Formats: sequence, C-alpha cells, structure tokens
Amino acid sequence: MSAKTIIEKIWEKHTVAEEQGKPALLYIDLHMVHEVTSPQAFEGLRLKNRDVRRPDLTFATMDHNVPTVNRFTVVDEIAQKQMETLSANCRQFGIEIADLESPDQGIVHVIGPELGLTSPGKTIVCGDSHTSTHGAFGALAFGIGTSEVEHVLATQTIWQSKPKTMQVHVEGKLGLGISAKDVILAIIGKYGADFGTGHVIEFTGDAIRNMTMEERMTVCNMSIEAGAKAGLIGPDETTFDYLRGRRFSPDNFEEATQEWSALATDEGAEYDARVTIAAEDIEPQVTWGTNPGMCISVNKAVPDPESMTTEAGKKGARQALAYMGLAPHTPMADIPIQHVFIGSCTNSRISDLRAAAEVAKGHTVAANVRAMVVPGSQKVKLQAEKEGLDQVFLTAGFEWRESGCSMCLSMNPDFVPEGERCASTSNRNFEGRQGKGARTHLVSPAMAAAAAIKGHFCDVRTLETEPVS
Ligand SMILES: CC(C)[C@H](C(=O)O)[C@@H](O)C(=O)O
Ligand code: SF4
Repeated sequence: MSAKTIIEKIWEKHTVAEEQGKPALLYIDLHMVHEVTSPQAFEGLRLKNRDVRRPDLTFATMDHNVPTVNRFTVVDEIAQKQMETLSANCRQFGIEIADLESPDQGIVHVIGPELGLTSPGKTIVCGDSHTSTHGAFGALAFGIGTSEVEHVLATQTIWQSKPKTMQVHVEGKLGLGISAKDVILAIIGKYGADFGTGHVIEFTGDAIRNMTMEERMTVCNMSIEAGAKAGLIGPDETTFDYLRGRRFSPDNFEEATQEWSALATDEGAEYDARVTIAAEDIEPQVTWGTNPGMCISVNKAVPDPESMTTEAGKKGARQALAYMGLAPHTPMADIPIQHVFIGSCTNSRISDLRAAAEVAKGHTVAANVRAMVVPGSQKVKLQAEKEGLDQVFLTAGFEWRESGCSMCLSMNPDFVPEGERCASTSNRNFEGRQGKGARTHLVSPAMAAAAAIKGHFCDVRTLETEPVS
C-alpha cells in the first residue's frame, strides 16, 4: 500500500461515490450552523418538503449578529430576524442550538472544539469560511455556501472536487514572545494571500508540534487567508488531552485515540506542494495593507510599492496604502491607532485573553484609544472571570463584552468609524471589513494589548509584563 497523507486518509474514508474526473460525494460527520448562512437553506428544505437527514450530527449557534452589550436587546431588524429564524428552524427540525440563553453560546468555531464536537478524522462543514479552524484537531474541515448547507442538511453529504495537498513546514523553535498568530501571519506574508489555492494544507514541524490546541486553532483558522481550502494538523497527545472528558467526546475515548493516531501522514507520503519557514526568524507581525499577506515585522517600515517585483504587486500596494492612509517608509511602530479589538474565532480563547491580560496588567489604555475584549464564547467569558482577567482589563481601561463575532466584521453594533485605525486580533483586513472606511491592522492578542497601552504599535517583547496569576 502506498504512503498516504492524513488528508488522503480522511478523504478516502468519507467518499460515498466517485467517478473519474468528477467531484466525489463525501459523507459529512459534523455540520455546524449559524444564523447568517442558514435561513435560505432551511427554507429550501421546507419548499421541497424535505427533512434534516441527521439532526444529531448538526449543531447550531448564533454569533455574527449578537450584540456584545445588552445582548438581548437586538436593535437591528435583520439581525433579530436571522436569530429568531434560526431558533425556529432548529425547533422545527430537531437541531440542538446554543442560543443567547445557552451557557454554550459563542462563535461557531470556538464552541465546536469546546464541546468536543470537533474531533480527529471527521469531515466538518459549516456555511462559514473559517471552518478551517477545526482542522487543528486533524479533521478535514471547510466552509461551504448556502446551497451546499441545504444539501448537507438534506443528505449529510456534499459534492467536492478532490483537493491537492500541501505541506507547510515550520522548522525549529519560536522565539520568546512569538505567538501562533505571528506564525500564520508570517507564513502568509512570506508566500502571499493565495499560495494555498486549491490545496488542503497540513502544518508540520516542531514549532507546530509544540503548540497548544488553542494555538493550533489560530494557525488553522487563517489557512483560508492563504487561499487554501482547509488547513489541518495531525492529532497527537496534545489533541487527545484537550478532548478527553468533553461533552461530545466518544465514550470509548482511549480506543478512539488509537484510531486517531493511525490518521498520521505516513512516512514517505508525498504532497503536491511543500513550503517551509524557519521559526526562529519570525518576529511579531502587523499587517500594513488590505489583505493578510500584506504584513511585516513590527520593527520594519511600511514597504514602498515601487519596491514590489511585479506591476500587479505595485498597483495592489499603492491601492492598499491609499485606503490605509499610510505613507511608504513609515516605521510600523510610529503608526497611531484609535481602536483595539481583542476577539474573533482567531484569537478569543482563554489563552489569548491570558496573553493580552498579561500585557495589560498594571498599565492603562492610552487616552485616545478605545479598546475592547470580546470572549469567543460564554465558557471562555466565565473562565476569564473566574481567573479575574475581566478585572485586569477593566482596571486598565478596556471594555469587557459578551461573546460573539463582534468587531471582526461589522454585522452587529461593533464597528470602527470611517478613516479610523484598529489593531485587531481577527483574521481579515479587507477594505470595509470592520466598518465602511475602517482601517484594520491584524496582530496577535499580546501585540493588540501593547498597542492599546502605547496608542501605537510596539514590539510587545520590549514591554514590561506581569504574570496574571
Ligand atoms: C458571514 C460569514 C458567511 C462569513 C464567512 O463565511 O466567513 C464571516 O464569518 C466572515 O468571517 O467573513
Ligand atoms: S469571528 Fe469573524 S471570522 Fe470568525 S466566524 Fe465570526 S465573522 Fe467570521
């Protein structure tokens, strides 16, 4: 038998039907649902008089539209309608939902792993691009469109063309104070925002192996920002330790771990493409432009579009700098910010909040800065409050919010006003992402907290920090 990657192993185990040169029909083990991309899909089922094939493999939450202050007072009519519709659909079709009153509510990609719904070897889909987050557990997890949501609801399968495979190898050891966010930004910065197109990425190497599950989720979350279909990491003891005892983890857990271990990419298996990056070269990253590939070390200056190697690159950089209101050669550390957002499915888990609190403790948010911390789920919020992190943030002058997608995208009351600048721990810095004319700079939680305190970007490694517990 030939050597296989974990990607091929999961693919083959889930193929229901396949014809040469055509997409394959894949079985889906877990379907996560949220309020934005599901209403039409459920409506489609009703119109065709169909049922949900496996409500037990479907799980819903509300996250995008949820206000993070006074969450029960939704002023936006569309938001209110989408949330009500999701509740009604889940009632009608017998799907479990983590609604606003549930202690399980949170961003869909935060709660899946928390509940143990996400596990190695599964095929996982959701009408949401950052479904790749779940790949951190060695699952094949990818975003789908609304018509595909309907197809999965009705059949528990999906048509998919076989993706190519790519290995992204992060060699060596990360420097002190370098986070998973810096790693994924540096990879996308080095190879561009589309190098993964058509591929599923497997992240490998010591730097990845040494990461916690939460850090691995940050890396896989942003594989979609490299253009990839999905990103994953082979499961190991770190994965099993995280999942042991979670609500939906299998009863025969130890047996399951043996099966999961067998998913590992075989020695000698070949990928369609391979790139590497040296961990020790990675510095704290900040984006300067309007896609996640436009990023650089905080200790460098805004690049000169004229230094780009292609005409398209020059044009793209010129446009990005015009939108961002930045001049070439400005040191990144000199750029003042007015907003800080610590949250999103990339960086709103407990370890992210701990990292930010460690920087914030004993400091005060700069006078001209509005900074907010938005936990990814109610569970994260509760845990943070148990540890006193909310008090650390509040004392330093940060706002402490309820869980949801919040300022990651302006689909709820949290947004950045036109022309203003935000240091954000989210995953997308596209034009208008955090509000019309808003200027987004992607950073890690520690770097965001440091920017909040200084009022401009700074290398977090140069700040004095205090342990929070
Ligand atoms: C609203 C949703 C469809 C969207 C996505 O697919 O990713 C959102 O989560 C995002 O991050 O842009
Ligand atoms: S936090 Fe942001 S990226 Fe994640 S699902 Fe919500 S809107 Fe999308």
